[in-house]
Amino acid sequence: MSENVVIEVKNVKKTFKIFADKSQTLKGLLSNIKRAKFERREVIKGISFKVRKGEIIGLIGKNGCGKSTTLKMLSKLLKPSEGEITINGRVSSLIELGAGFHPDMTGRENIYINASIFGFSKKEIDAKVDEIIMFSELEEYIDAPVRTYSSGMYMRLAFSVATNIDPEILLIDEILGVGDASFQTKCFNRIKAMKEAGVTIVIVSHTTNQIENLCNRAIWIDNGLIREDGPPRIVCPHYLEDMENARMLRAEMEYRMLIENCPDIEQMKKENRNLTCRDIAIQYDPDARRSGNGDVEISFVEVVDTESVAKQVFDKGEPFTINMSYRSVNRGTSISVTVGLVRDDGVPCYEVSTESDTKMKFQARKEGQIQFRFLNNNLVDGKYFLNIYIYGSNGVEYDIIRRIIAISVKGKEKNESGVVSMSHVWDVDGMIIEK
Ligand SMILES: Nc1ncnc2c1ncn2[C@@H]1O[C@H](COP(=O)(O)OP(=O)(O)OP(=O)(O)O)[C@@H](O)[C@H]1O
Repeated sequence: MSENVVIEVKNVKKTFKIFADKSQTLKGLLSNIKRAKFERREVIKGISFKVRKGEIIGLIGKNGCGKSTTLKMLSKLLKPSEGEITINGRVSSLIELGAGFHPDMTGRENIYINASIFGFSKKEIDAKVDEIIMFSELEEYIDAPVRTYSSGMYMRLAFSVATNIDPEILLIDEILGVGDASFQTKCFNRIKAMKEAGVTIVIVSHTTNQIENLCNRAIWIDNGLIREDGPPRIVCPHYLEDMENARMLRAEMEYRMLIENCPDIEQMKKENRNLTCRDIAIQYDPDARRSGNGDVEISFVEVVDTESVAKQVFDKGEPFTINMSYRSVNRGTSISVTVGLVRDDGVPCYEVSTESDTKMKFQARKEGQIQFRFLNNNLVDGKYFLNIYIYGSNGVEYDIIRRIIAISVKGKEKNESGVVSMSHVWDVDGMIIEK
């Protein structure tokens, strides 16, 4: 292993035994082991990478892809089934909450035990213990047994010990997600300081922002293999795009199931039932909200493409139409209809009403139809929600429906961010790029 390389993972595989019958009793479990009722599952299928001194690596990937297993093998909590891992340096790890602490001993005693395992003498620990306790903010509880600690307190102590014992390599599993916001900031700053000091760090996190902020390299594990290894600003967007594609596939499937189970609106109208968001939309979002006095109400909503096919996922630039039906208790009620789009994080993207376009209200029939067509769909890739409001004179709210249907926009290339697409031209030293 070259001098600069502190971790070398060579063709590593990990297979777990999965027992078919998850017996709740020890007897059941033992008899299963005896009868060898298990299958082998290869979780890590052959990965290789080298980590150089001072690198901050983020391991990313969807749930169950093998990130924690990889980290546990680096920390020697697990042994690879095949392949080789070489570590050159003192490793401190924050992997399993609880691993490494003795429950019946006090926080202070655990600090001494942990630090001594790491090779510190009593005198050296005496010099560090106050700093460890202060960072953990557990002064009041430090002489109580750690079994009485909450998981947040446990984490504070574990983090404080692991980062105060001068490790050369630090392994962290999702630890920055635990604890309150101010402690998280403290942890984040401590890790940044360790990064400055040249400590090699491997972090597992689902928060790609965290990985982009902290790490100089991201390794994306997918189905037990390394899918991509490179700068976080390149790997993280690829990973997020892959997740978004998977989400859209699921959304399409869920939508098909919804259509199959679509309620019979005509029958419900006859029964004069109070229609919920779910009842009125053939594609509705579970977070949809509805209010208003109901004197005029939407009785049906769908989003369709140019072929009148109801769907939820549209290509970038593909126009879409919103078909709505309404009914009114009284014929001739003055109404104004608003259609709006918000991004999934709540950013308002567009809103327009019949009244803002025509400067007048229109008279509702007892039952009627409204169609709204977006001729230019300039939304950039992302998930959006449809809002529909029916107002009357003096701002009376007849039907206010928020986030009724989710619409995803998907482009072939992910070259833009923001809300709307804007045609543009680059001129770079005479080279013209038109988009
Ligand atoms: N001790 C074990 N015995 C059997 N299967 C295990 C064991 N540990 C992990 N697994 C399985 O290995 C797979 C990978 O688990 P791992 O915890 O490494 O995933 P992960 O990528 O860290 O997931 P998450 O993001 O949900 O934490 C999962 O299917 C998990 O159920």
